[in-house]
Amino acid sequence: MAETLSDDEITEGLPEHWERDGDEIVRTYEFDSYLAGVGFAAGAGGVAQDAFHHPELTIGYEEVEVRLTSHEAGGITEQDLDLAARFDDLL
Ligand SMILES: C[C@H](O)[C@H](O)[C@H]1CNC2=NC(N)=NC(=O)C2=N1
Repeated sequence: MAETLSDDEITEGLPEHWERDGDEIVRTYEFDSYLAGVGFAAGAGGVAQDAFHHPELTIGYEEVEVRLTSHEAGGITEQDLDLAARFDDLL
């Protein structure tokens, strides 16, 4: 099981546009249309399933909020930082 990261490791490892919120990292992606957000969420879901590490996705109007934490480890791990970067690559 992945180990939780220290505060400094999280700060240093957070991809641009991502923020820490307690035991989660979060980014809200903005889109030109609702369906563009839905399509992004579907792609993110596929990346997550491939990694078998699953975010909380909240689809809003022209935006998608993505929250990541490692439930089994009880905090933020390298898996969360890695998946965040992979979601950004979908843009
Ligand atoms: C049994 C456990 O749910 C699985 O090993 C995976 C599934 N997806 C997961 N996703 C996230 N975010 N954290 C986990 O600890 C996790 N565990």
